[in-house]
This record gives sequence, structure tokens and C-alpha cells, in this order.
Amino acid sequence: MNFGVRRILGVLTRSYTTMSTRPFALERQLGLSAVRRACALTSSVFNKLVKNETLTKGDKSPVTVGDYAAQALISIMLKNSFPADPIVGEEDAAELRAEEGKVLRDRIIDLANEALIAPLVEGDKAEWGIGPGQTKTTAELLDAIDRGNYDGGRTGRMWTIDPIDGTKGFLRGEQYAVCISLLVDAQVQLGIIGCPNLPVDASKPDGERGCIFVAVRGQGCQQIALSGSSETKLTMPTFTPSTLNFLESVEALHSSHSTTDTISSILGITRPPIRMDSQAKYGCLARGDGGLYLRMPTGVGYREKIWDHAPGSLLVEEAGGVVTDSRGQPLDFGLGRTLGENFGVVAAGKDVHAAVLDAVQQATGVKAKV
Ligand SMILES: Nc1ncnc2c1ncn2[C@@H]1O[C@H](COP(=O)(O)O)[C@@H](OP(=O)(O)O)[C@H]1O
Ligand SMILES: [Mg+2]
Ligand SMILES: [Mg+2]
Ligand SMILES: [Mg+2]
Repeated sequence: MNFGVRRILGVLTRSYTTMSTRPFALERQLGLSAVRRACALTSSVFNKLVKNETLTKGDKSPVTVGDYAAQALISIMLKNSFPADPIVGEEDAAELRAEEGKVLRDRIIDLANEALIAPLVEGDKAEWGIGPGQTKTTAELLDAIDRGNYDGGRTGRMWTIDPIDGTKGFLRGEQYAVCISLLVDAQVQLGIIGCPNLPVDASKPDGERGCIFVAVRGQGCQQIALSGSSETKLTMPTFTPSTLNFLESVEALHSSHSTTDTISSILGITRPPIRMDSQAKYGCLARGDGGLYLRMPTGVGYREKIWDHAPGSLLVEEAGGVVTDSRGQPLDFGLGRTLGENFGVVAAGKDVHAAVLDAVQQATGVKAKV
């Protein structure tokens, strides 16, 4: 073959390869692998959790060895492939570095290393720092947890990690989720939520449990069973007042149940709310188990955290829904570690979102911002 023909073939092959590689393909594949490993880790922790393996944080919320170990694992995997990307992670290692933290620290290091060296499964790559022999030192794993200390911001790439979202649900043996997202210039581009205790099919509550929800902006929302690799595309169904129902927090401290009751009456909703911990609610909304997710603040002062909403909001948008705060404003992920000025969260199908915002206004007096 002469040089000219070879050059043309080379250019054609390169442009075909570029076209066939979807945006964020590596991030999606590696993120799925990290969330799967973290789901296996947290499930095994639940089965063996002993009482003294839970701490109470400064804000009185619980954190377990599972939260720390899962954040270490995911952070190590992200650093390996995307060393320049900063991470906004929920946990930090300050308490574990203190002398009193030694027992907990040793357990966390063992758990994280066990998860790192677990055999490779379909889709995994040894170059991601996982598989037999790939253990890390205590210092490396504590540093990995602390890589989650990034302050966030409006520009560039950054990841969020909520290693166990719904820790209270996790401790009750109910719903919880391992959640990560990738943001570019404060826009969520990738969201992945692993729900080890969630039925794969809501109509079969006693059937198989454990699923992952994943969305890349512009590429739809998919569900994958934790036991397999085949993907189901999710699209939100259309609801009417008689079929509409709420998804809301189990914890009345996290979201006002009485406000949801009032909004329910205004909208003429007759079905009872589904109460569930964690961002599993966003996944359930995306697949149509409920028609609307409402989170209304219970008091002044609490600011929602970006890791509690970034992945979930993309799932719903990619399944055809709308996510705003209670004033109709988009969630602003560019203000740091919290959602700053946003007040509450309203996530629903396109057809009902405006009516829900009206009802929220009537019930609370919150005014829509124009
Ligand atoms: N007063 C409050 N109002 C709203 N959210 C709160 C809160 N206190 C804690 N949270 C957040 O609620 C999350 C759980 O949400 P849900 O109620 O939907 O399960 C917690 O995540 P973690 O469990 O990751 O800490 C925590 O970040
Ligand atoms: Mg927490
Ligand atoms: Mg959380
Ligand atoms: Mg958490």
C-alpha cells in the first residue's frame, strides 16, 4: 500500500474511533466499576457491623467504617485515572488520624484494601489500580479520603462522592446508596447511584435486590442490576393526580412530612407517599415508581450538600423529568460544597412539575423567583 493511501486510511480509522467513543465513556465505565465495588464493600460491612464501628459527627449525623472505606476506595480509583480532578467528598479522615481513631482506622484500611484486591469482573481493568495485589498503605488510604476536601466551585472538572447516602437507612437495614457524579463547569455530566437493597423491579418487592442507576448528559438514564451487566433505558411515565404519588425522606428532620401532606391535598393526591432514605428516591422517580420527589426544609440554616443531589438530579433529567428548588430555580452546583441559596428540591415529570411548584407556593408561601 502506498504512503498516501495509508495516510488516508489512518485518518479515516482515527476519526471513526473518535466518533464511536461517546463523551465520558471512560469516566462512566470506571465510575460503574468503583460504585459496584463500593456496594459490595458496604453490603459486607452491614452484615458484620458491630456497634462501636459507628461515630457521631459534629452535626450529630452518623458515619460508619463503611462510609470511610467506600470513600477511600472510590477516591483511589478516581485518582489513578484522573489524577488532576478534584473531589468534593462527604467524609474526611481527621478523626481517624487521631490516636483514639486507631481501631476504627485499622478496620477501615482492611476493608478498603479487601475491596481494592477483589478479583476483576467484566468491565474492570487492572490499570485502574484494582485486582489481586493492589493494596495501599494506611497513609495512602487516609490521604485518599482527604482528597475529598475540595471546596467546589464554578469552573473545571470535579467529582462528588457520597460513599453511603442515607447512612441512617443503612444502619436500619433499609435503603441507602453509593453516589458519585462528575461536574464540568458546575454542570452535572455523569451521575451514578448504586442501591444494594433496592428491588430491581418495584412491582416485585420480594424479588431480586441491588441495582445501579447511571446517566451521562445527553445519553439517557439506564438501570443495571448489580448481579449483571445488561442495561435498561429508563423513561419517566406520565402521571395524573389519581396515579401520582410522592417519594420523600424517611427522616422527618430531613424533609417536612407535614408540608408534603398539605401539598398532597392541594394536588388532590390520594395515594400515600413512599418514604425511602437516600438518593434511591431519584432512581425510583426516574423509573416511575413514584411521580414526584419533594424535599422541603424543616428549619432555617441547613444547606443541602451538592453530593446529595448532583447524581440524582441528572438521572431524573435524563429520564425526561425536571429538577428545581421550591422557587423554581435550577439547583446551583457551582457555589461550593452546598447548594447555597437553593431552598428545597422539587423533582417531577415535565407534565406535573409546574403544578407541583404552584402547590408548594400555596402551601408554604414560598414565592417563585422570576
Ligand atoms: N436537617 C437536614 N435537612 C436536610 N437534609 C439533611 C439534614 N441533615 C442531614 N441531611 C442530609 O440528608 C441525607 C439523607 O437524605 P435522605 O433523608 O433523603 O435519606 C444525609 O446524607 P448522608 O446519609 O449521606 O449523611 C444528609 O446529608
Ligand atoms: Mg453523612
Ligand atoms: Mg448523603
Ligand atoms: Mg453519606
